Amino acid sequence: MNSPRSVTAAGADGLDAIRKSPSEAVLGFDFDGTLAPIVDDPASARAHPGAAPALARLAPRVGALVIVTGRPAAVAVEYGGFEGIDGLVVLGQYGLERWESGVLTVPEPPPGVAEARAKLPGVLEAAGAPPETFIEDKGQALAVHTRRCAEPEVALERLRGILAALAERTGLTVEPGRLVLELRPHGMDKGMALRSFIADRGTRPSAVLFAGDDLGDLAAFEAVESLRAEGVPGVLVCSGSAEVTALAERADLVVDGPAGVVGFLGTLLDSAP
Ligand SMILES: O=P(O)(O)OC[C@H]1O[C@H](O[C@H]2O[C@H](CO)[C@@H](O)[C@H](O)[C@H]2O)[C@H](O)[C@@H](O)[C@@H]1O
Repeated sequence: MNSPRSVTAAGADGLDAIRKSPSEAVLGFDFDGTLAPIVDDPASARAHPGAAPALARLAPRVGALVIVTGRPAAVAVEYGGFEGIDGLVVLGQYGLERWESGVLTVPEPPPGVAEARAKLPGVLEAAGAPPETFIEDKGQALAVHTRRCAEPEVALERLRGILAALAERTGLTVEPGRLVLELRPHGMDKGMALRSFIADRGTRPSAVLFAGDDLGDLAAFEAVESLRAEGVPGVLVCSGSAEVTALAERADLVVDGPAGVVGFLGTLLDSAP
């Protein structure tokens, strides 16, 4: 893993731009694996104890702080301890839901979610999924977790085809992640969520940063890369893990998991005016 001080030239430009003009910068973060350490039970996940204080210190100094997560927005707010952070926006379910200043906007899920919910237990049984396979019902989406199985990767691979077929039958899409396959609605991803969040602000940011750890964060990385191509300095931060390497290959800097992200946030504006 890179040391936190090993930064690409583009990333160094992005960091300079954030420090020169923090009040116009947009900083985006994933939740699980980036701000919250990975644990076996999704309901037990909580943000690193330094995450909310670090975000609260940054919030009044930057243009915007946004969490873009696969979690329902309200769950990320609760598990993150983000309730009192003024100005923080949480885009949940890959951008379908929005939480801001205590106000939550949640759309109706498409009918395919109810159909998949009804069929999923039978599909898992027919596939011979180990009993430790766990369904997390997120309202807009259903996540099938294998982390608690004796051979989690093997269990996940065995389910890939059958869940893809169920997604097709129910008009949903499969979102792969860390020992999880989610059945969720089409038409939104973290890149689209980040781009439309920035567009809705109505001003061109001085710089954009996104920090993530998992495959679902690649779309947000692509959004930052496309903003860079349009002349907006950008920083891609990978919360490194042995489970996923695809982000480290694309990132400007790699830090050591959520503790590394929190440490990085603590020094991000050190030399800012
Ligand atoms: O976009 P994120 O904030 O990273 O959310 C992605 C999914 O994260 C959660 O699952 C992951 O974290 C769990 C708790 O540490 C872990 O047990 C699981 O193996 C990971 O895949 C969450 O449960 C999902 O709903 C999120 O979509």
